[in-house]
Amino acid sequence: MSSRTVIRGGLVVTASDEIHADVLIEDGRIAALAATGTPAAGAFAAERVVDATGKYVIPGGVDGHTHMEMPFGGTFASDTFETGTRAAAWGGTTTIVDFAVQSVGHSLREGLDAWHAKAEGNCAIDYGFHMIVSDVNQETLKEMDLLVEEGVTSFKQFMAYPGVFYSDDGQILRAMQRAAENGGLIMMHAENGIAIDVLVEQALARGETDPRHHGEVRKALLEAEATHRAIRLAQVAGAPLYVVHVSAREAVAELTRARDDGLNVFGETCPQYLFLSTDNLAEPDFEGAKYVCSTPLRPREHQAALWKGLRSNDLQVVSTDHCPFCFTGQKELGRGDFSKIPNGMPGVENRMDLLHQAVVDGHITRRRWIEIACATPARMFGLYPKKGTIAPGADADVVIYDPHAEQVISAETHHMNVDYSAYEGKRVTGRVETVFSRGEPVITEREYTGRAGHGVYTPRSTCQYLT
Ligand SMILES: NC(=O)NCCC(=O)O
Ligand SMILES: [Zn+2]
Ligand SMILES: [Zn+2]
Repeated sequence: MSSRTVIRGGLVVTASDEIHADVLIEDGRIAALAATGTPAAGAFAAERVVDATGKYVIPGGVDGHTHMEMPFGGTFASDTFETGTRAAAWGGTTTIVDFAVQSVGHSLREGLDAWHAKAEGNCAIDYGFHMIVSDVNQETLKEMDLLVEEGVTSFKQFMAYPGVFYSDDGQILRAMQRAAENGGLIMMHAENGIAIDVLVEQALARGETDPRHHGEVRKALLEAEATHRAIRLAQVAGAPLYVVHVSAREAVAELTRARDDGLNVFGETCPQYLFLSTDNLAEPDFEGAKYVCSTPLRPREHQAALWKGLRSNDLQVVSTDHCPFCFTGQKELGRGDFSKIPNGMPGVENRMDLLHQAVVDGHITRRRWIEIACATPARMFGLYPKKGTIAPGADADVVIYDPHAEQVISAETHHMNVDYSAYEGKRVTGRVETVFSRGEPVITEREYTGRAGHGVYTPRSTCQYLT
């Protein structure tokens, strides 16, 4: 039996259009759109009618960078796939692409199977996987081809974290050459980890142990240097490159130059770099640990370059890099030694709202909001137009968003499994009201109506953003 929903009277906002339209959903897909008040819209018949008058009707967010249950620094990110995807839905995100991890000495297959086991049957929204490649060897390189064929079409490498996830330039070049052949996209954590480790050792020897020193040793120049090196290695390999969590204006400049030269080089930034700064890392009583992530938060002056990059399309995507660790018992592992603070911050629930606030503040337009948070991540990671837009045939991943509601972000009210909010007390205008995932209401007028196991694994095609 078919199930139909019609969403009436809202302003449908996609990356390309804004139109007052009624949206017909049938069997989990968008069936049709018609301008509100026209006979075509009036003819839409459905069992469920949702009034969106005065609201935006937007595609569900696509968060291309999350780490549920990720092992790091002797502990695990505190959101499971169940809690993290539920929180994502509360925040208007209907697809995540999480990072499966290859451990050194193990195959990509073992890592990917382990992540499937964590996620399957537990997710409230749909999910896909990137693969973290920690051990480049002949077997791994062959496995990359197989993964691309089965829908894991992007691979993260680290120029940071020697001894853990780190790859040297030769390993990076080999993986890039393979990606150039098999259509995979290399995602790069671009920081010079070898140089950073020297600075960490020297800082600790001087007795500089507080969280703010995390930001001081992970220098913007070492992000820019690594970004430059990754770009040139990708150019030599003839492979596209996606640089994750860009925070330094000098790194944006490297991406801009490469793109001006016509290279298929892309950049992602995250809300924490747009809204927070080294002032947060310097908060007293070890509170700065809440903001320890890598790349690190930068002095406030860097934010203008990030906003400009987002407007000029030198940066294409805003993801969260959601990797939460509780302050109590997890961040505290680094008291007396900032290098032992697990790296990562919560945010999967906050991204759509913070970026809407950026619309309110005049940093970006409404359509650009949808482009950087929904449409482009879907294209970048081979999910478009199933995800990332509202168009006939697309999955009915739809958010009814109230652009006038006021809210104060707080750990008291958020749904992420973490004991603090990085944005505690921040007032934002706009709030998610109702969320559909493949036509099923996951959030209904701010009540959770979803279920663990509704979300399914979503294989991806190769990058659809290449020029
Ligand atoms: N970003 C961060 O600090 N933690 C998550 C792992 C990564 O993305 O490098
Ligand atoms: Zn990273
Ligand atoms: Zn990450």
